[in-house]
Amino acid sequence: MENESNGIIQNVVQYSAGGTIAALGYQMLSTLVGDLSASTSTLATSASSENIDSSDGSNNTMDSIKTNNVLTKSMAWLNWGRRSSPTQYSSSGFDKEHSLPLFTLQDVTFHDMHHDCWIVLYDRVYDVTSFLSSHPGGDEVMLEYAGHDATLAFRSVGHSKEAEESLKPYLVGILVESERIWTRFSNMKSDIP
Ligand code: HEM
Repeated sequence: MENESNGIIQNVVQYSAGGTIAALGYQMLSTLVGDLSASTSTLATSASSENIDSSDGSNNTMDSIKTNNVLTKSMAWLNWGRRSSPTQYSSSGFDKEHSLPLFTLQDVTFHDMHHDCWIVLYDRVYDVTSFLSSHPGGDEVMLEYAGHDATLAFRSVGHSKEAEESLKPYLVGILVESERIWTRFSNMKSDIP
C-alpha cells in the first residue's frame, strides 16, 4: 500500500513538473509569436498609413518598410557584419604608376550606401561620399551606382570638362588589371578624361 501511494505521488510530481515545463515552453513561444505578430502589424500599419499620407503621390511603402520594422533592424546588424570587412585596405596590391591601392569590383560593392559611397569611373575607384550632397545632378542618380561601375551613366549625361576635372580629389584606387575595360586596350585610352 505504501509502495502504491509512493508511486502515485511520484507520478503526480512528474506530471506537474512536466506540466510546468510545458507551460513555460508555451509561454516563451507565445511571447515570441506575440512579438512577431506585433511587429508585423506595426509594419502593415506604418506602411499603409505612409502610403495614404504621401502628399507627392509616390509609393513610400518600401521606404517605410526599410525604416520602421524589426526585420530591417536585424538586417542592419547583418550588414554591420558585412561592412566590417576591411575593404578600405586593399588585399589586391598597389598600383605603382598612380601610387594608389588596387581594388576589385567586389571590394567596391561593399561601399554602396549614402554614408559610404564608392563608384568606378574609367577603371578608377572614387570615394564620392562627401560629394553626394553637392553633386549638381543630385545624390539620387549617383546613389543608383553606389558600389558599382558608373562610367556609362557618367558618359551618357555628357558631363563637362569641369565635371571630369572635379573627379580628381575623390580618387582612392585603381581597378585590378583583369577587371579593367577602358585602360586595358590602347585604342580606348584616348576616350578617357
Ligand atoms: C564623381 C562623379 C561625378 C561628378 C564629379 C559629377 C559632376 C557633375 C557636375 C559638375 C555636373 C554639372 C554639369 C556639368 O558640369 O557637366 C553634373 C551634373 C549631372 N550629373 Fe554628375 N557627376 C558625377 C557622377 C554622376 C553620375 C554617376 C551620374 C549618373 C547618372 C551623374 C548624373 C548627372 C546628372 C543627371 C546631371 C545633371 C545634368 C543637367 O542637369 O544638365 N553624375 N555632374
